[in-house]
Amino acid sequence: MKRGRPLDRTGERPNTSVYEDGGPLQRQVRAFVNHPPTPPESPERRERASKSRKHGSKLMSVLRSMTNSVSGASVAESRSLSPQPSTSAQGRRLSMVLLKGQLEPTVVHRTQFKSRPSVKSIDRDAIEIIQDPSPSISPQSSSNSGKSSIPRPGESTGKTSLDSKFSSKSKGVSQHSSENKKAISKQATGEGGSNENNLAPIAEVDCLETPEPVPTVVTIERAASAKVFFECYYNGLTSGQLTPRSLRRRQLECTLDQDATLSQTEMDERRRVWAKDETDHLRETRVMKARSGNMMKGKDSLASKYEVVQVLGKGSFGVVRLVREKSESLSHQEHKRKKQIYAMKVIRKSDMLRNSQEGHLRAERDFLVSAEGSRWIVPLIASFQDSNNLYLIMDYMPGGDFLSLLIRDNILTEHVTKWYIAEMILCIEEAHALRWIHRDVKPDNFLISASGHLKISDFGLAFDGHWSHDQAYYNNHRYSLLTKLGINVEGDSIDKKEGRTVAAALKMTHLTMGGQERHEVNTSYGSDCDSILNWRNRYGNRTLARSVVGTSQYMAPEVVRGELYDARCDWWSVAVILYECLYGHTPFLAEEGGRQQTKINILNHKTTFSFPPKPLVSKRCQDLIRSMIQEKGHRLCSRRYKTNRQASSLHQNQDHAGRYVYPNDAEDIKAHKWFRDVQWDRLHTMTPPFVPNIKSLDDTHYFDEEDPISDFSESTSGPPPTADEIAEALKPFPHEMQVIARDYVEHPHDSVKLKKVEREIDAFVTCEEQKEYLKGFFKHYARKEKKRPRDRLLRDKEIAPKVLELRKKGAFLGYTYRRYRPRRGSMGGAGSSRQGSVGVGGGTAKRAVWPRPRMSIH
Ligand SMILES: Nc1ncnc2c1ncn2[C@@H]1O[C@H](COP(=O)(O)OP(=O)(O)OP(=O)(O)O)[C@@H](O)[C@H]1O
Repeated sequence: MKRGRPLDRTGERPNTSVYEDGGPLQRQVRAFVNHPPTPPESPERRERASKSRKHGSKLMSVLRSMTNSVSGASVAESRSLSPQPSTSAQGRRLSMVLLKGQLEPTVVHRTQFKSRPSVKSIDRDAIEIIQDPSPSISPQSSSNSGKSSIPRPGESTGKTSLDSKFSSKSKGVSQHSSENKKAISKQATGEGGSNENNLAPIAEVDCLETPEPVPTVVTIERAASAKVFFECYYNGLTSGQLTPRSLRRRQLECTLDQDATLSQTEMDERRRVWAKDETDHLRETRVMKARSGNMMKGKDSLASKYEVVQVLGKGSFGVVRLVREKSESLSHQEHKRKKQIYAMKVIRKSDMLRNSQEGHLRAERDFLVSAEGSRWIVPLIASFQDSNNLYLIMDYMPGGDFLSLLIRDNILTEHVTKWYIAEMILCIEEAHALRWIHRDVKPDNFLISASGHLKISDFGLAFDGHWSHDQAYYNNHRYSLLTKLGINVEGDSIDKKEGRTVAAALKMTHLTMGGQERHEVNTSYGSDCDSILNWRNRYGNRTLARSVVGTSQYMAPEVVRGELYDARCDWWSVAVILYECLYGHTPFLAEEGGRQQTKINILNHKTTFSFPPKPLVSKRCQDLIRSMIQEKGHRLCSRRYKTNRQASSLHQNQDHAGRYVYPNDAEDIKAHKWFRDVQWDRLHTMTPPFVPNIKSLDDTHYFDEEDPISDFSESTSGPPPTADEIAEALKPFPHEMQVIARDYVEHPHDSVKLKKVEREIDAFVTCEEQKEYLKGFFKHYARKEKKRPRDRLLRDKEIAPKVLELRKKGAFLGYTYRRYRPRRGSMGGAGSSRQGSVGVGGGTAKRAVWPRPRMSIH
């Protein structure tokens, strides 16, 4: 840690500075150049400065890459989000001020920022631009530079860095250049009067007419990504929360305090080991983050450290694969570790971006990171990205998901149900304790660990109300820049038909999402970094849960209605699962009418809800279900939601933390008579009714499907079928049927068309076997219709590919995470997941140490 790079190699200082030349400002530049900031004198100051530079240098390198071509306007905006500039950043800052002034450029290339610019380091083309055609300049004087700075007559002039970017500007410049050339050539031929060796003063150039550089959509995208990155990064730094490292330190000290048997030497040894572990962790995290830079360029991917064993499941936007760490990528110590099998969730960035899911993705990753060490939440080992995908590496849950268990057993007895519902309650309570609502509680999202205990997973829809998890925040950054700079994006044919401008589209989005009010920073509030973040935290967190998300059968009525809702919606879903475990189906599922009818049934729950006469279920259990299948005001959970008048406090713009989700909010549910015999505090130490029978670390038999799940790379790639292939596949059918079938595959389909086609096939007068064959043919050969992207920029054919590429690079900065894993037992078991998940035999490894009273269930 103490190794510090020399000040001039921190990377914070630019190799190239772009200054504007113009009157008094020009003098400022000269003064700055001639008196570069002096380094701190005292060793402590130097060390501090070195640290802060190192810290800043990483950020600045990101900013530089993000804003390479940011125009004056957007540079000025992103500048407002930067930290207070250090002395060493003044040059850059000054250049931005000057750039903003729209003056003519003088380009000074400096390899060492600290050193004075020598004539040597001045770009020859730049010299050409700034030279005054004064007769006092002599070719001799310029040749002192050691580099031929002035082009000879007839020599062509290269582009300057600015001029290449803003070609409109270069016209004005080249006019001066040609005058310069003439003057120089005059001198060279001795026509120009005096030939003193002094440099002539640089003339001030009137450039008022120079047109402003026009930023492009690329500029907007880069600027927006940089702004998002800095706001999220600094918000994390300034949130005042304890760092995970400080938390671990506290935890260690607590453990040491509690263990009276330890001698001073043993305690010191534990601390030393802890420090070593922390250092290793920091180093490995740093290596991982450094690699992510390469991964974004497509050079390398951390995903290649893992080999795929099997596809475990498929979700809406990606696949979950069982993977094994490749042995060549393991260090000696890692080799000793037994756990080398993980579940890797792979999420395709392009799909997520087209569907405007940035907020949800960040939320999922942030939740899993904040749940580090939790007993009831699927542990995240690492997260990273490459140019195409995001990756979440999680502990593998070999028992499969709870839905598979339900499918296998159809219905569960009351006492087995009680066990699982009790564990689900603890899982959800844990998420609520972290101030998150899950919003997609359903049997598929509870996974069974090797020991048979449940853990909750899939936080893709989880919500904590933070501005960085609200899609409107991202949209606002981009669209408000477009609007301010007057850039129009046409969109697709539907957009063109509607004829709305970007500004109108932004207004529309804000009308529906309430985004502008929340995310457009009020400039009167101040524009320094701190104020912006304060503003965001004060107003941006008013993101209230109201979007209709989740799986319809398990949705609470307030969610279906699109009203403001809170964490109580998760308890409704638990009641639906409880019902499903006992009766074999969910209470509101509509046989006909699909999702829409299911939602209507939920809204009319007072009349549609009933208990089937069979199987017999105890009155207590039915009472619990009834008390939870209620409108949120009457739902059994925690009385605090009612006493604190939650709904009204939401309207008063209260901070998100603790306002709409209360920790321990299952207190009333846990106190219900049906759970009387449950030992809540000891549940995790007891034997579950079902312990998976795992034969090896990579045993996947609980995930085996009749039709193996295809990996998305397989399901989407591949050329469309040829006419011959189709003809071959349809050979067994009469001509008329072939015509109909061909017609089906010619047009892309969505789920509605798929259903329609299947219904039509069912109506054919032919045998069942042929009908099934035709359905299979259609599914196999027909192209899936691509959803219309939600973002206008991604709908515009011209710019969409470029925008998508930029977003894939910039939208998920900061995604990389690596879980702390002590290897020497320094934490006494703390700091890592508290409940073993993978291990051959699952519970067997733990059985010896667990007190295992069998839960008595009535
Ligand atoms: N850690 C894990 N261990 C074992 N299997 C897992 C794990 N995580 C996920 N799975 C399997 O992968 C399936 C899909 O995972 P997940 O629900 O996270 O994906 P998703 O894309 O978010 O799905 P959804 O469409 O439900 O939101 C799960 O139902 C489960 O069977």
